[in-house]
Amino acid sequence: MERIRAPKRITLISTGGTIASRWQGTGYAADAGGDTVLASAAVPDGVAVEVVDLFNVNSSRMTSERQLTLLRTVREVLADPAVDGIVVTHGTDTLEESAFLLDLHHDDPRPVVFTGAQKPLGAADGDGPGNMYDALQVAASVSDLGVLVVFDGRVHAARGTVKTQTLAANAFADPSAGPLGRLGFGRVDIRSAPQRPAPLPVPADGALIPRVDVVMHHSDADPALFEAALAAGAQGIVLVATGAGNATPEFVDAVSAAVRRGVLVAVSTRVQAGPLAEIYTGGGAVDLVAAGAVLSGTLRAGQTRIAVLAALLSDAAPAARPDLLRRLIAAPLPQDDAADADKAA
Ligand SMILES: NC(=O)C[C@H](N)C(=O)O
Repeated sequence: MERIRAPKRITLISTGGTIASRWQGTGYAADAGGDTVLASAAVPDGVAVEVVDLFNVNSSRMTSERQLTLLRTVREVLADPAVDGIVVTHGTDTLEESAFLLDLHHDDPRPVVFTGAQKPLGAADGDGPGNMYDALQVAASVSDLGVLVVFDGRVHAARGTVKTQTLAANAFADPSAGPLGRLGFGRVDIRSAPQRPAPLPVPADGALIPRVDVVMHHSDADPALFEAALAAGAQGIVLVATGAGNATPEFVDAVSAAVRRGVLVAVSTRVQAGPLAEIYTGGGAVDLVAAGAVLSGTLRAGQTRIAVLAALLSDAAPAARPDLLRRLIAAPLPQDDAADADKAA
């Protein structure tokens, strides 16, 4: 006799984005609820979906407050042991930030899978229904991979993934690494597991949200906007440097003064792929690190800002925050690479 398996229970948390967008007369904006978005897609066999309508925003309007609400909602949903996984529908513009914030705090083997769309709800050639189907399938079938981004037939770790296409369907990639896996012909094929630091405790309800700004260097930049961020009350700043993490002696002085005032400073880069590296002096990464800044590894500006925010929201003492930030940024080496590094040493 064939055994009937209980369906996998997946909760869909709907936050808006293009996957929920409709024409507003002048342009598109998120306005459909999660039930409507779900109804636009096929649901994989053996999956039962419950919907939570959390927000309905274009994700360029996402805020830290909303992201923390999303984090707490995920916790509440996972408090039910009968839930097997979560799909979050989210606008693609800031999806990488929300997904990474959740990943830094995620301490559950059950997956949280972010997805969205590049084409609006109901588009004849839309990508939302396929992405939704794939995300539900991944949420129902993987574990111990942390927070994931499923888009255009690929499964990405939240960490390191950025939006790399403004309009094309293959909107996400980690330019410094490949995807974790792929989907196709009804199968989920996971090739590797992400390296993740120990998860952070969820910030207390009502915790004050620190201001964290992003300032970009360019061939004519001076630290005026960096100083303006400090004057606006920034407790953390991400300097988006050139190359492998280089700026000017003037920026080094500004970073040094900020760090002495207790501001957490990280350095990321405008370059698409590759790690930050201490190579150059004369205002380069060597001097920025000596001034107290933390290099962002292979994380780009948006996720570096999230790591700074998470370090500031944690219960770490101010003096311990740079070390914590280094830990959040530097995912441990995959086992094979670590063994190779040992052999080379
Ligand atoms: N493709 C998208 O989802 C873009 C949209 N503007 C957003 O909410 O992020």
